[in-house]
Amino acid sequence: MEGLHETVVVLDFGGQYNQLIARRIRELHVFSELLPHTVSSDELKAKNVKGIVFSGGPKSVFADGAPDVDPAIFELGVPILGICYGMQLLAKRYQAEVKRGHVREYGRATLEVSSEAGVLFAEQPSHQQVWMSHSDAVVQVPEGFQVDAVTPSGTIAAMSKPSAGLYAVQHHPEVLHTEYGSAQLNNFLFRVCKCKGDWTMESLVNSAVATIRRQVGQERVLCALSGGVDSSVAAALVHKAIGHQLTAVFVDHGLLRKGESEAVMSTLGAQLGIDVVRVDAKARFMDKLLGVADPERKRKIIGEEFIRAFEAESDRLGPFHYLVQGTLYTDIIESGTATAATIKSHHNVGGLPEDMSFSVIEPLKELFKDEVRELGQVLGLPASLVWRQPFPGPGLAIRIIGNVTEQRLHIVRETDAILRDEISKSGLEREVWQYFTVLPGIQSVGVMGDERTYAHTIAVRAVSSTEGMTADWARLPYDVLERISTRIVNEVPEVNRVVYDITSKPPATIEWE
Ligand SMILES: Nc1ncnc2c1ncn2[C@@H]1O[C@H](COP(=O)(O)OP(=O)(O)OP(=O)(O)O)[C@@H](O)[C@H]1O
Ligand SMILES: O=c1[nH]c(=O)c2[nH+]cn([C@@H]3O[C@H](COP(=O)(O)O)[C@@H](O)[C@H]3O)c2[nH]1
Ligand SMILES: NC(=O)CC[C@H](N)C(=O)O
Ligand SMILES: [Mg+2]
Repeated sequence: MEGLHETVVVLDFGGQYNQLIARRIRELHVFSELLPHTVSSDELKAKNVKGIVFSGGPKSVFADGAPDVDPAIFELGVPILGICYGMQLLAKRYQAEVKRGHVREYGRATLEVSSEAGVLFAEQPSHQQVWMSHSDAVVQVPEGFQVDAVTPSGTIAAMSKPSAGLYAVQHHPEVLHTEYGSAQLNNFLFRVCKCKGDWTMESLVNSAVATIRRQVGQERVLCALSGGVDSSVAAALVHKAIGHQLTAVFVDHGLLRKGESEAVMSTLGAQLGIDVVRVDAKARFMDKLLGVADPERKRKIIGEEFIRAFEAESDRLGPFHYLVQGTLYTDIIESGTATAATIKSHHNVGGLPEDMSFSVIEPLKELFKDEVRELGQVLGLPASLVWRQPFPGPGLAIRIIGNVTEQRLHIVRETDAILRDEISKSGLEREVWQYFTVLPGIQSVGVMGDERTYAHTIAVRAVSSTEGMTADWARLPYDVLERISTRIVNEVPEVNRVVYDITSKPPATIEWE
């Protein structure tokens, strides 16, 4: 991939939204990737690097062991944009003072842009809303730098030294709440780094195909195919690269939705132009999950059983040297990295067993869901596949709080089918990002046909989102909610109460486990 396109690298100091910086840059048609802050200047020289961004991060620049960069990076003659921690690091490097601020700023702030400000703020209003998240601040700019913006609290919010190609902002241009964030990145890319903007989804397809061909050679490859968006796009991409060397395997682990296994087998192969092998692994998954209530244990067991099922297929139909998965960046960051906390172990990342024989190919691992959908469209996949709502690999097991049993699976499966049917009938499928039912495992008292009942509660979860990193609960119309509730209670005898989950992410997550 490197060398072919102009690249702007983002050096990672551990902030939550760092991959978003790379993503916003790609949106502006410049290839961008997130690299560890420890990358050497020689490694960067091997790429066609037009600009470098220093990201945000949780540490203080003056703390012991605060992450830093290879000093030779400053000698590359490539423009640098420091964001938050990145700005503080630039200040420290040029001997300016950074202090734990008397004013901390979290959330919305107003930027007062100086009339002398550099090109980062070109063609933008002098007062603009930005998103801040910092405790430390640059109290005096280094020699030769100018102050480009302040906030009403007197914080130095942006500085630059145009003659040296150095720019820095204390706020986060990568988040959508920063009104002119994209304009600032745009100015950095095109006015400072002089990029041409040669990055498109089509070029991503071409470079991914070339990389996969180079990596795989003549070996045979197994693709873990779920019928979902990500693995379908990954399969289409790999198939384009290596054709018949690819075998797609769909695992029916007994944790799928009503009718899903049949639907995948009858339509997916034709939609993708690939033969799909189905593995019936219900017994082995249920056996391993017996009596397991802890969400992380469930996830790890499921992650391992997937691999065992693929290994069995490799013995039967292979051998396969490589395993393709439709892993997204979200799966990786939530599973925890050297700098980010583990929120939940996604089965395909944090749930993988250590003793695995395959080498993994994950062509989408730097992308977010909406980018993958765009890629799917470019690859010509049908809209019904590209716009399918996400369904997690661990399936209904993480929508049953506590032990997974056949009877509990039956309840979530039936209630989920009713919910999907009603969302479809009301024409909301494309508007609501994801929707499902959860069995919290609590029972409550009801009265039905003048009889007392003591039965299960079902929680309905429906969210709006773009990439699953953040989400809001969907404002479903009351009449739709009413139909969902009535049908669930009338048609699923084990349930006598339906509640609606009205929490966003954060603080909750989309799934309950
Ligand atoms: N039932 C399954 N059979 C085979 N592979 C699976 C199955 N479920 C998940 N996987 C693998 O795990 C990966 C991650 O699952 P995930 O649900 O995030 O992606 P997806 O199913 O491809 O897309 P979507 O998010 O739209 O459901 C998949 O891309 C696929 O490689
Ligand atoms: O393949 C997957 N394996 C997993 O282990 C997993 N956990 C969550 N998800 C899906 O990821 C998105 C974000 O979910 P959360 O807000 O619950 O973390 C949502 O779309 C979830 O459905 C998973 N997908
Ligand atoms: N978001 C950030 O990069 C924060 C930088 C630094 N840890 C501070 O609190 O100021
Ligand atoms: Mg899925």
